[in-house]
Amino acid sequence: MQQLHLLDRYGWNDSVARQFENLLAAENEFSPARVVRVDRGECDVITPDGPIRARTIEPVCTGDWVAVGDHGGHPSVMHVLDRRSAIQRSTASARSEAQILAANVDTVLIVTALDGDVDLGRIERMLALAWESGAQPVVVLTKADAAENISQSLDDVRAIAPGATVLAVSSTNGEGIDVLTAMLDGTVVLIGPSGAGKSTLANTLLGEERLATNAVRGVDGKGRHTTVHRELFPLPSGGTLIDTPGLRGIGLWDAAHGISTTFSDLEELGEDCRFDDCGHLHEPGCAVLAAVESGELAERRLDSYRKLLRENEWVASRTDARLRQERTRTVKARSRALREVYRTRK
Ligand SMILES: Nc1nc2c(ncn2[C@@H]2O[C@H](COP(=O)(O)OP(=O)(O)OP(=O)(O)O)[C@@H](O)[C@H]2O)c(=O)[nH]1
Ligand SMILES: [Zn+2]
Repeated sequence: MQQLHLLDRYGWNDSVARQFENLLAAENEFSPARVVRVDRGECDVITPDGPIRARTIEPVCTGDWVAVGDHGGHPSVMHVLDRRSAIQRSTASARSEAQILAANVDTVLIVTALDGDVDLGRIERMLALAWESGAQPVVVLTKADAAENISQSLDDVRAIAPGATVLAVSSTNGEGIDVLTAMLDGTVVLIGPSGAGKSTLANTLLGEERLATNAVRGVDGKGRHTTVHRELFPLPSGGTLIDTPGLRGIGLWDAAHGISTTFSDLEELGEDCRFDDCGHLHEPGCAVLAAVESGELAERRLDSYRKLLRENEWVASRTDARLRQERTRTVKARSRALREVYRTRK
């Protein structure tokens, strides 16, 4: 087996090695690699021998584990390993499609700034997306140095993030950075609105590493002066970090399970509703409405839950329609091809 020291720093571990085992045994010309950046039709991958640029035939995304081989004289991605987890959102385009922001992610840092109003609904949306991905969410409240009332914000956010750690940090004065660093494990991705402080936090967490990475990139002559876009870097404390650009909107994509986990407190209350299929709207004996009435559950949270469920159902219905359409198209094409066969046989 090739030297894998370099890949170690990019998340190589026993479970990845096992996934590659059969593939590499069967195709000894293939090299294992991790995708660190994706462009149109090409991507940057790290191989045991260093970074290379490879052509992509099937779509890949940052964080993917791939096998690279030669295809018509060009290094190319020949195989993409099954994704252990994937951060997906729906695209804004009219065609309903899922966009994968990052693959094989262990921890999602949901970044929100404390220097203004904390938008709880947006955090809930990002939590649903994160839980759905299969990764563990951590809510990171940035700019703690500029916060009005940190402990109040922490309480508010903790109340809406069951199962997730919530902490406040400041890249300016270093507050909370050691606690966050200690929590980072595996592949970490930063998501959050533009201006939340993601890039600043990424630089703080990466420390000298990013400089080192940039130096590597300097060798292939590509300038590295622009903002980083969804790129994977090794973290000095171990693990890797994917920096995502600010997302104007994060549409949910097939996130029923993620919504359930995000609102597990509410769904638990719902178990006491008189009707099993209670919609928590105006049904008699609704335990959720009773909790809102008594002040145990914020009405805002119930509204947010309903809103995300509606959005999710809408996306699902659009997807089904598209899949149905595609299936019809395939069937038609197949029968056309069959007719062609029969005709030429005559
Ligand atoms: N006071 C304070 N300001 C911060 C902190 N972190 C970041 N900022 C400032 O917040 C602004 C936005 O930070 P960025 O790191 O660019 O935010 P971003 O989330 O990466 O934004 P996009 O690149 O647009 O997605 C910059 O002016 C930073 O200097 C912090 O801990 N404290
Ligand atoms: Zn109910």
